[in-house]
Amino acid sequence: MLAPQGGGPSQDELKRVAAHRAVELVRSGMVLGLGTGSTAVHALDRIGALLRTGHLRDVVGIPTSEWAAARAAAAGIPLTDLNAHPVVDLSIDGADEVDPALNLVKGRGGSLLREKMVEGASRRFVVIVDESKLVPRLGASGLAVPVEVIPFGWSLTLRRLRTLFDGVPGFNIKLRTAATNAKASAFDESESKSEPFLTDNKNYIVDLFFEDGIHGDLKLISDDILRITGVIEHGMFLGLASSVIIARKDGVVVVDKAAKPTRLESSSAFIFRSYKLHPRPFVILLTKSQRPAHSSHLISSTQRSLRLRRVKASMGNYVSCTLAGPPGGHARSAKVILPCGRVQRIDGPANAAELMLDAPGHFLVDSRSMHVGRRFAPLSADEDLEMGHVYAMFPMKRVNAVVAAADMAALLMAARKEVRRELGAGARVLPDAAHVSTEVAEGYAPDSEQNAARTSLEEAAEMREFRYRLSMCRSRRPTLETIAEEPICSR
Ligand SMILES: O=C(CO)[C@H](O)[C@H](O)COP(=O)(O)O
Repeated sequence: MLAPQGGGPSQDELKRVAAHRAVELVRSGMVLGLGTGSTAVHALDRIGALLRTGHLRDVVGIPTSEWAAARAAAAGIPLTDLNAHPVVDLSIDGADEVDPALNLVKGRGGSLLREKMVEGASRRFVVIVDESKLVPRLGASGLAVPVEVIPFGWSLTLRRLRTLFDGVPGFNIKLRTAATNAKASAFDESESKSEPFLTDNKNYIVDLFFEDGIHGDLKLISDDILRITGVIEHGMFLGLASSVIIARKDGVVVVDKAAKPTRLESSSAFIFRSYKLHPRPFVILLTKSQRPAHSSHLISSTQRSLRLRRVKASMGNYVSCTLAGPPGGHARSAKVILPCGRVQRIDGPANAAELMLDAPGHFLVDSRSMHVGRRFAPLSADEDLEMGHVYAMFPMKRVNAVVAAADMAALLMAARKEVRRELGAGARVLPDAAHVSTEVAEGYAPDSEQNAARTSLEEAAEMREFRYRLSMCRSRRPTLETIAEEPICSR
């Protein structure tokens, strides 16, 4: 293994490193999706070389563009198509942007439609990028998010797309010319022309530009774009990537979509003392050292005044109070309740993106913002964690969901478990999370109309999921291959 020398590897070297790492996943006999671009070309060349030396046999490739077809043929890779092979074993391709949830923007080279077809038909889609492609949210690089449209009536389609993003600050939209395509993609060497750029499918590309990236629910935005007659496809690849191989100057990082955050350190010790944590008198941490009389008085009066629904509605604060540390104290860390229920302490400055990269497919929320019956308020990727706050991670599929009582119970259980871990069995957190969660699982009187729609069955399922996550957390067996790091080496 060789460390990078001098100024470190060039961007093209990083692309090659990522590509070669991806090609290690290719096996003889596979049907491959062959990507397009200045990164993917390294994979094509490498596959060709391995075929020539006999290290790989019987591989066939489906090119994602005419350009890829030509480059693959030159590299000696036998070609086929989706009609002959509707299921692809492995696709390897570059991307223009990768967000913390492994959503992509592709198509600055103009091949997004075929890319999406081939990569969408793949059992595994491995994305290869250098670190410059990582963004906190799609569109945030300020470069184009492309939409392929039919040439007929293209200006009407463009107007409709413009209307869709009306009022979005800094939004811009342009028909792509051949000249801009050549400029935007490192691999398009065609001469500059002012005519519209024509895709391999003889369509046009309309480019969307977002000054601050795309805010909001990407799935809904995708649906809105695709509903416009005249739009064929767009370059947001949502949930399609299985893994992303990122070549950084200090090494290669492989992020798996289904990864559990195994790289996160386990939480370090928290010091808790007895104090009243909140103006309302029913969340109290009691240590062994507290006087029993005092404790029992507090507990009984607390329990008498405890009304479960109110607790559920504001339990985010309690979770926060339980883990955050003494009120008025100088908070030096933030805490994050991980998807497995463990609590991680963050001692220095960090933003949501850094944590989300470690737990792909999850979003981060400040526990204080959580109220049963209200929607989650996810942190945007570039938002900084505030010291003293307690955050929780939830799977991306819940990003538009309403916070359920089971979510609160799960967080409180995690918080309670952490406290007990630190202080031993003498520490108690009220309300008792186990008690709350049992009621939740057995059926919970809804606080709001939205919540009314949720069945107790769903809530019970959530509790089961959480228990499962906890049990996974307890398991010492690694469940997934996830983030592997190694120094850059020349292969
Ligand atoms: O989507 C693509 C082409 O349509 C490319 O994968 C994307 O533009 C990345 O290209 P490069 O590897 O040259 O940066």
